[in-house]
Amino acid sequence: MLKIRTYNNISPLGLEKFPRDRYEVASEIQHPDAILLRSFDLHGVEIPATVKAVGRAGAGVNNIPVSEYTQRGVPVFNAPGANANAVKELVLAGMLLAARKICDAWNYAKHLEGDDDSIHHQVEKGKKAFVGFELTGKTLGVLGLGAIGVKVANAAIDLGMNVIGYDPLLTVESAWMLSSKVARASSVDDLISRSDLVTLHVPLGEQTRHLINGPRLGFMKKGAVLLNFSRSPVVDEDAVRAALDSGQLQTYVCDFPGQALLSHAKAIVLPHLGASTHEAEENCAIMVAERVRDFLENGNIRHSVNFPEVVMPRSQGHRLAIANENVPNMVGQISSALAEANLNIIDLLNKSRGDYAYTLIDLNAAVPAETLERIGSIKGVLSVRTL
Ligand SMILES: NC(=O)C1=CN([C@@H]2O[C@H](COP(=O)(O)OP(=O)(O)OC[C@H]3O[C@@H](n4cnc5c(N)ncnc54)[C@H](O)[C@@H]3O)[C@@H](O)[C@H]2O)C=CC1
Ligand SMILES: O=C(O)C(=O)COP(=O)(O)O
Repeated sequence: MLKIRTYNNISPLGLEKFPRDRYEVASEIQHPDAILLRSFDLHGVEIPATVKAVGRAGAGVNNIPVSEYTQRGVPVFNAPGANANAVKELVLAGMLLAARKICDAWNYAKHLEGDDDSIHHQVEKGKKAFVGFELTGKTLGVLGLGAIGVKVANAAIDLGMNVIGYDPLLTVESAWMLSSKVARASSVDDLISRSDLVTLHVPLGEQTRHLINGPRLGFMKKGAVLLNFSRSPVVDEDAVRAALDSGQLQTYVCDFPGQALLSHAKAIVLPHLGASTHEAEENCAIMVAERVRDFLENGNIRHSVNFPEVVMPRSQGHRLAIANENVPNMVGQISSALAEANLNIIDLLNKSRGDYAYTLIDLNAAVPAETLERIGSIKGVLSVRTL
C-alpha cells in the first residue's frame, strides 16, 4: 500500500485518482510516501524519510521548503495554470470593486434607515460620495506574465483597457498566449509609472520580496490602484499604508489579510479566495494527484518545481529512479555499478535542471539490494528507488 498524507482540504475528485486498493489517503498518516497540500506551511515541519514526493494543489510553493527537499531528492509538484482562471476572475472583480467604490457604497446602503421615500431621498443625495471611474481606456500594468498574468492581461484588453506588461523571465508558452495588444514595459519602474492600475502576479521569492516598496509607490500615478493577488510580502505593507494615507494610492486590493492593512478604510482585503472556486480546487487536485501518482508508480516527473521534466514510457524491464546532483560522471558511476551486477540497460533517460538531475533506467532484471545500496552511496546521489 502506498500512503498519501493530506494537509488542507483537497478536492475529493483529486483524491479519487489514488485507487483505494493500492493507496491509503488520510490526514493522519505517520509515514507517508507522499504529501498533498495547499497553503499549509511546511517550513519547520519535519517530514519523515519515507516521503518521496510533495504535491501542491495550487501554484505558489513559498509555503514549502523546496531547496531542503531538493537536497533529499524529493520532487515538489504543483498544478501550473490550474487555478489561473479563478484568480483572473477575482482580479477583474477587484478592479471593479476599486473603480466603482463598491465596498463603501454597499456598506453605505446597508446602513440606510427610514422608510422607502426617505431612503430614496438619502441615496440620491449621498451617491455622489461614490462616483468612480471606468476601466475602459485606463491603463493596467501587469507585473508577471505567467498563467494568471496572461489571463488578466487578455481579459483587460477585452474590457477596452490599455495593458502593459513586464516579465523578465517570460516563457515562450506565455508569449504565445498573450494578446498582441499587450504592450511591453521596459522595467518595473516603467510599468508602474505609466499605469492607472497595477496588478501583481509574480511568485514570492527573494527577488520579488518587497518588489513594491516605498520609492516605487512614489513612482506610481497619484490616485492609482494596486492589486495584490500574489502574496503579501511582495509589497512592503507599511509603505502601502503610507501611500494610502497620503492619497498616492486610491485603493489597495489584496487577497492576504494582515494587521497592517486589514481595517484600513482604503484597503479591500479578501481572505485568500483567489483559488477558491469548485472548478479551480478540482483542477488543481486532479492535476497534482495525477503527477504524484505517476511519480510514485513510474518515477516520471512532470510539473515539478525543482527537478527536470523526465518522462519515459514503461518498458517490460525493472525500473530504477535516481535523483542526483548535476555533477560529472554520475551516469558513468551508476552504469558501472549496474554492469558489475551483470544488469543490462534497456532504456535510459537522464536530464538536468540547474544543480540537480534525475535519471530513469529500465533494466532487464531486478536490481539486487547491494547494488541499490552501492548506487545510493555514490557521492552526489540524493535518492534511489526501484519501481
Ligand atoms: N490569491 C490566490 O489564491 C493565488 C495566488 N497565486 C500567486 O500567484 C503567483 C503566480 O501564479 P501563476 O501565474 O500561476 O504562476 P506562473 O509561474 O505561471 O507565473 C509567474 C510569472 O512571474 C514571472 N516573474 C518571476 N519573477 C518576476 C519578476 N521579478 N518580475 C516580473 N515577473 C516575474 C515569471 O517569469 C512567471 O512568468 C503564485 O506564485 C502565487 O504566489 C496563485 C494562485 C492563487
Ligand atoms: O495556488 C496558490 O498559489 C494559492 O495561493 C491558492 O492557495 P489555496 O490552494 O487556495 O490555499
